[in-house]
Parts: sequence; structure tokens; C-alpha cells
Amino acid sequence: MTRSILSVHNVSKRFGGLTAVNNVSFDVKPGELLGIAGPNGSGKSTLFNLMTRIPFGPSEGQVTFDGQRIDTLAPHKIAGLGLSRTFQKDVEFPDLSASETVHIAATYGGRHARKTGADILDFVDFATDRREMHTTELSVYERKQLMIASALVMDPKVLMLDEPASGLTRPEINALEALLRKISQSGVTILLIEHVLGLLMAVSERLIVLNQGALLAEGHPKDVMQDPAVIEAYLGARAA
Ligand SMILES: Nc1ncnc2c1ncn2[C@@H]1O[C@H](COP(=O)(O)OP(=O)(O)OP(=O)(O)O)[C@@H](O)[C@H]1O
Repeated sequence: MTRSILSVHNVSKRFGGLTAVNNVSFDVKPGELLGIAGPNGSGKSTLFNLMTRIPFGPSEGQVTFDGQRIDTLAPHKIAGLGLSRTFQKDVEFPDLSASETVHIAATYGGRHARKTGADILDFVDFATDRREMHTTELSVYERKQLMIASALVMDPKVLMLDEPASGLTRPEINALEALLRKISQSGVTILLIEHVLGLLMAVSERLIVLNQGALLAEGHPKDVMQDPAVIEAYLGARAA
């Protein structure tokens, strides 16, 4: 059996009386593209936060990355080991160009930044004639490309993406799908939180669903989405 690259074991996160993530466990195999679904507020982003310790670690439980416990390490150490993430909010530095933004990400990455900004912008197919534009002048999709490029500059083994399709048009979602496949084919393991279920279903090899902080279902995307408990969680949330 292939060893997991990432192993989340019984992790929980409490905020006062609220248990945002409740005793969640799952494993990720090297090279896998794991989808993470769940209604609003089900704990998806909090799960990413406590795995990367940006900005906080778990209240309980263990996270193991590439054979090493990481749940007590500083966030920059975790990133340096090869676990990169993006956030729901796009990259936007009003005074910086696209090139400068990726350059800053590479500089922040220090010795861990193994690729140049230009290489990565090429890789994410960022238009060459748009690279010196200020980030505020870019389209939503270009800002997503930049956000993903900034995470890839660290040459991560695992890339964690938090709702990259939000705000995109249908053609842009198709472009994002192609980009995710390209990143996956380059050997990077991907964890993808996404509300655009068409995209999630198309690219995920396996899917986990969170509901009220707990793991509700796990398996092949088609099977998981037909699970009555998953349908109920989504319809219940929509009806609320
Ligand atoms: N820093 C925080 N302090 C207090 N409560 C928080 C904090 N972060 C998240 N929560 C709460 O934890 C729960 C889970 O939130 P989280 O953002 O992880 O859900 P989500 O599944 O990512 O939601 P969405 O799909 O809307 O992004 C919510 O009830 C949220 O209000």
C-alpha cells in the first residue's frame, strides 16, 4: 500500500462553545486530487487553517506530512516542507504588478522558492503582455492564476486550494479545470475545497464531505454525491 503523503488524525478545532472541526480523520495519497465539499460553515476552511497552522493549529489531533508530525511546527516551517495553500480572498496588492507579486512570493519563500516567478507565470499560462499590470487591473481569473502561481513558487508537494472557482464565469472555470489537471499531472498532490460542484466532481479522484464540522462521507465523487446523508446536508442547508 502506498504511504500517505498527508494524514489527518482525529483533529478538532473549537472556538469557545463552537466546535468548527469535530474529530476529523482522513489520508491523502501522493499525487491524489482530493475534493472537499460541504455546506457553508461546515468547517472546510478551518480544516485548511489547522493543517497549515495559518493562523492556528488544531485544539486536538495530529497532522502528519511526508512522515513528519507538523501540527506543532511554525507555519513557515510547514510551508517550507512543501505544503502550500491559497485563501478564499484573491491576491491583490494595489501597488504591485503581477510579476512583482510572484517575485515577492518567491522572496518570502527564501531558499524554499525553487522556481522563478517568470517560470511559474508561464506554467499557469499567465498572458505575457499582462504581467506588468497592477493586480487591481487584472480580471478575476488572472488574480486566481496569480494566487495559484504564488503558491506554486514554493514548489510544493501538496497544494491546498480554497474555493478557487468562486466568482469565475463558465469559460474561466473550464480554464481553471485545465490548469488544475496540469498541476496534478506535474505530480503535485492537490486538496481542493470547492462550492462549484461541477468542477469538484470533474477533477476529484476522491471526495470527502464535511457537515457541521464532522466528516459526513468519503469515497468516489459519484457515490458520495448520491449518499442520502450528503443530499440531506446540502438540501437542508439550502432550505435553511
Ligand atoms: N476564527 C474564528 N473564530 C470563531 N469562529 C470561527 C472562526 N473561523 C471559523 N469560525 C466558525 O467555524 C465554523 C466553520 O467555518 P469555516 O469557515 O471553516 O466553514 P466553511 O465550510 O469553510 O464555510 P464556507 O463554505 O462558507 O467558506 C463557522 O461556524 C464559522 O463561523
